Amino acid sequence: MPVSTQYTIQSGDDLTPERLEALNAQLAKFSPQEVLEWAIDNLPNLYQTTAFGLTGLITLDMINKISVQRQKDHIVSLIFLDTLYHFQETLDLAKRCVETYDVPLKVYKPVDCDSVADFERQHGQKLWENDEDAYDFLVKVEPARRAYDELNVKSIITGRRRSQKGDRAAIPVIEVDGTGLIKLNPLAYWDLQQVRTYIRANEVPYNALVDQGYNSIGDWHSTNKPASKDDERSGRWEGKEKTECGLHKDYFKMRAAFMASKKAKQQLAEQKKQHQIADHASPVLEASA
Ligand SMILES: Nc1ncnc2c1ncn2[C@@H]1O[C@H](COP(=O)(O)OS(=O)(=O)O)[C@@H](OP(=O)(O)O)[C@H]1O
Repeated sequence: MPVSTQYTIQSGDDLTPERLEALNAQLAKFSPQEVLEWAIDNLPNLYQTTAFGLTGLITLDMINKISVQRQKDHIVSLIFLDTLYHFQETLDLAKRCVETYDVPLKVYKPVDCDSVADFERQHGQKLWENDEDAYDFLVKVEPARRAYDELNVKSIITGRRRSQKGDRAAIPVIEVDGTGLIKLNPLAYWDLQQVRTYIRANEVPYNALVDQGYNSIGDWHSTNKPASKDDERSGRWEGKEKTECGLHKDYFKMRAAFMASKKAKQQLAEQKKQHQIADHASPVLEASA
């Protein structure tokens, strides 16, 4: 085993900043396969969260190989947050991955929504344009939190890499977020070229949109082909400053912003209602005066 941890990790609380630093110094020297083997043996209640991006597909393939080697069923289950606005190609790929790897997949959708029609009935059309923070909270942040609570998730694997730049430019292999959730980024040090090479060499299934020039694929309304060759995620939220969907931001801040915006919308709706009542009432008052 590549890394021996001198302490038992039962939750993120066991990973103090000092321990995290020491652990990251060790893990940074190991291959993603070795990091994954270590994580499988040492991290509590581990799941892989994936939108079936190229990076996550490699993790899926590597875990499958570890499972076969250990003569076990696929060891780490997947969590997919179905925003309802994914490309059909992504949903097809999810199905193909489950069939290919025989991996358990947990799908979480926005509360009380099974379709875009359900979502738009509750939250209106094009919420991502009208209130992008509320959109991110409803389709990603809240469903993720619900998944972690219901499945008692303590650790997750993500597909983030340093070469994706932005907030990811310095991510470590292992981190603990503000809620105590342990996040493992086994391919933190790989670049897109290494990713593509692995996918090809191992015949890993991938999104049909990749062959059309898409590198990073999220919701259809916020995904384009990369605008810059040097930035693989530059097709996401093109023309906006935004570079993250909220999943990897501070949960408590996201929730507070969502609650504040919800309250403001409720107050506005109440004010409008009061005005309408007043508008209807005045002719009657005038008539009876
Ligand atoms: N919908 C959904 N469901 C589950 N997990 C998800 C989802 N979206 C993002 N992720 C996790 O974040 C990793 C990076 O995704 P992206 O680069 O697409 O960015 S973003 O999170 O959408 O902003 C992504 O890596 P991949 O496994 O390569 O897809 C996941 O670990």
